[in-house]
Amino acid sequence: MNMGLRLHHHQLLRLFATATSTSTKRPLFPTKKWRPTKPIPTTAAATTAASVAIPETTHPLETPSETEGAVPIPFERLFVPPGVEFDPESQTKEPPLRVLTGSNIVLSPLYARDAQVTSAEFVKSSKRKEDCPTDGLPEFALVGRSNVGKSSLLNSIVRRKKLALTSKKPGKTQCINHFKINDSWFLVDLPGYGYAAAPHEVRVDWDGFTKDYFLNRKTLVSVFLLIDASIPAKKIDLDYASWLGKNQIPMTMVFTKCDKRKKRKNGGKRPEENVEDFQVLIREFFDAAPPWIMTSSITNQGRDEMLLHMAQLRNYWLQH
Ligand SMILES: Nc1nc2c(ncn2[C@@H]2O[C@H](COP(=O)(O)OP(=O)(O)OP(=O)(O)O)[C@@H](O)[C@H]2O)c(=O)[nH]1
Ligand SMILES: [Mg+2]
Repeated sequence: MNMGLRLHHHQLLRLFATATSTSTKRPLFPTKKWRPTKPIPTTAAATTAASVAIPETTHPLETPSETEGAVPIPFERLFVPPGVEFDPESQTKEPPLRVLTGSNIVLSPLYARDAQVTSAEFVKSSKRKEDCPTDGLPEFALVGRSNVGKSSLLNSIVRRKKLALTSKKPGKTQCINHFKINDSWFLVDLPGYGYAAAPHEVRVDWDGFTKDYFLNRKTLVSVFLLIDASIPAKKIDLDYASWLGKNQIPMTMVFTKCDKRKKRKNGGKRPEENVEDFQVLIREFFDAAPPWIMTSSITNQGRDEMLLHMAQLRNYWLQH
């Protein structure tokens, strides 16, 4: 569908408004393409060690060094959170909207409250979807290849070194692990896919389970598909992105290991280039650009941005 190119801004906005005013829980993200053309700048989330502050909406903030030289993202590739009205026309006078640093995610103060973590506890390991907690709290699931850094990212987000167990050897996480945050929402650590050493039956089983979980878990707000940004795209990650896109399962692409910047060691490309390549490769699977974000569990890059992103999705989800 290429109609966006031929539409005027007010028509595009109407399209977008239709796509976001859905009363069902799914899809949470807009599914229509819209294509205005003016770029807006990416800016930093203003954060401190103790809290996650919502960046000011009237002054552009400094861009931190890790994204220096980053090019502005065109409108059509931005992720505008559900429930947010976004008028490209107003962008010409001043930049009232902010894009979270190292991502394509538009930040709206409307839903981005309660982003800081005040408590985090392990709740339960489950082997099947039926065994998962049933208290109806919103959840985000971390999925990705074995060793991509799911458990490490979870620890980074909650500022605890060993809440989720990590390992240099792939295949560390074997169950669905629910972690309750602030007594009000869950982060879910899943076993990795694509672990070649796992026995065939285990891999087939895993596939069946996760697909059932993704398709039928009512409280799942978004899948976080973790992708290693230090290496070129892998087919299995593209297959996952494609499957999630086809099934309209809300997905955020979380690029990990963005601290690894040695070109020669990492297939000749910087994390930013691998991120851009991945976007190009998955474009055909989605009507609208899915959200993406760059992270590192070593430098904690992207931690506060992840928390703001989750807050605005969660608060919207809770109200609809
Ligand atoms: N440089 C760097 N290394 C990382 C990062 N995140 C994770 N790692 C390393 O990658 C390895 C795997 O991390 P885990 O968090 O256990 O990965 P996982 O995706 O949970 O793996 P499974 O549970 O086996 O599926 C560990 O050696 C981590 O230290 C990161 O952001 N940067
Ligand atoms: Mg793990």
